[in-house]
Amino acid sequence: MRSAHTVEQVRAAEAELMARMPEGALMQRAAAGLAYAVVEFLGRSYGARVLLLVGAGNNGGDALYAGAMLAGRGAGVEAVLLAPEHAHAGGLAALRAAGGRVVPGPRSTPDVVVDGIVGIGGQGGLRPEAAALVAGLGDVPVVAVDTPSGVDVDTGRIEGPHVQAAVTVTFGTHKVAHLVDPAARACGAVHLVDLGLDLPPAAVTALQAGDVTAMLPVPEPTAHKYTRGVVGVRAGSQTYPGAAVLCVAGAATGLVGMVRYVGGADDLVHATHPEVVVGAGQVQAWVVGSGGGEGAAAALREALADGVPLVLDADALAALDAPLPVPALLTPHAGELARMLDVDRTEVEADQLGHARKAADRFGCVVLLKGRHTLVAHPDGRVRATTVGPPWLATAGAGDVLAGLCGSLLAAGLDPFDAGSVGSWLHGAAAAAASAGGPLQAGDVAAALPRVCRALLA
Ligand SMILES: NC(=O)C1=CN([C@@H]2O[C@H](COP(=O)(O)OP(=O)(O)OC[C@H]3O[C@@H](n4cnc5c(N)ncnc54)[C@H](OP(=O)(O)O)[C@@H]3O)[C@@H](O)[C@H]2O)[C@@H](O)CC1
Ligand SMILES: [K+]
Repeated sequence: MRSAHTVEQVRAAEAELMARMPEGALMQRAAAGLAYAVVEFLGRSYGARVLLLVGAGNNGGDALYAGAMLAGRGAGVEAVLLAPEHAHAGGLAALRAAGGRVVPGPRSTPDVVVDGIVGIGGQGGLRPEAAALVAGLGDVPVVAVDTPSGVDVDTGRIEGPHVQAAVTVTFGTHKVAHLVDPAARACGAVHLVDLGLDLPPAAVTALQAGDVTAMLPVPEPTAHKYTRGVVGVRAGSQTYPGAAVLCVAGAATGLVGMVRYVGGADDLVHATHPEVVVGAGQVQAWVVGSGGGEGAAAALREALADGVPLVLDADALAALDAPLPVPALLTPHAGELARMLDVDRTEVEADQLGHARKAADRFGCVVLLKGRHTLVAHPDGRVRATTVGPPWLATAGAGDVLAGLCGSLLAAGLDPFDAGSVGSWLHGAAAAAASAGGPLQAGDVAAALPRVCRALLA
């Protein structure tokens, strides 16, 4: 599990550890990890031209000490101080002693920029002087210290100019901004340097392959199809029959014993998935709404009558009348969530964590907000982010496959929070496998799911 803590949690854990360590030891650890990551990024240190952007706090201190270490390994290191009178004194002395120099501004194009403008002490977007400096550096790759400067660390929001990093080197634990978009997009690849912090439960987590493997429903030796669970799909319509096929494809990957289908695309579903039973009957979970058109409200009523857990997708979200009497997973994209909360889509995209949490609280259901980093928010405040999945996954029908897959996990006995986060992870991993760096279609994602599960269980 990858854990992302809040600034307050990090500061408390750091204070507790610092009280037991020699002064400055944590910063030395952080700086050593940072210097190592810069060398790894460049593939060398000797002769490399490194420019440090140094702010007023300890984030700048990390950059200065790392710069000293790089200068000691033969790099040419220059530092621009954004607040010369407040730059970290120890770090500055170390840089100078190692042969690094303070310069008024960039004099030539460096090989890499180290962004030590601001870390967990930041407020709002970059200030004008810092913003102009960063803009002036154009396409030079940036290694960000702890967080890309200018992003909101606890919410993942971006409210002004900010650094776009190729790599972010963070310390002690991940922060929310490393997992939640749009800030996560500004981080590039994230490296964690362990500081040995003793941390409480995290605000946001991200499942890793081992977590997903442990939660995969695996049949008992004595299992038969009904003990493994039956998932029902009420999706598709005359207008969108393909959604039924894709939703069924996501459900029929072998993670449950049986799939039922009820809707307006019987013949097509039967022709493409002969193993699926067409017609109502007993199920352990229903998936409702993908491509459901105007029939989605009726489909939701009928599914609710069975009293089993539900996945609500697409048109069923518009028909949702909260609170629901059964456990449920809602799977909106940003536009659908915006309609559910009566806000603009751009507001949801700018504050994905805030809106996912708000919806989970308001509707009393687990809410899966689809995006580059999908978020799964529980009404109790827990959030899981999915960080796997290529951009090629942004394709028509992929959401139908996801809804079906999550429904099959619900029917197999996972609760909505686990079903949403495991389903989203498997969906992203299957897309990565199907894509292999190239384009894909939604059906390819469903087809790759058994392969991904097999690799996890091997
Ligand atoms: N604690 C530890 O043990 C360890 C901490 N570590 C490191 O310390 C970092 C936290 O350091 P920190 O607390 O000094 O805050 P920091 O992020 O440097 O920023 C504060 C300064 O930034 C300024 N500023 C604010 N907003 C701004 C903006 N938008 N644009 C521009 N400037 C802005 C603000 O200036 P002021 O408002 O005072 O003018 C303030 O003075 C942490 O991220 C990690 O890197 C590691 O070494 C591991 C051990
Ligand atoms: K930074």
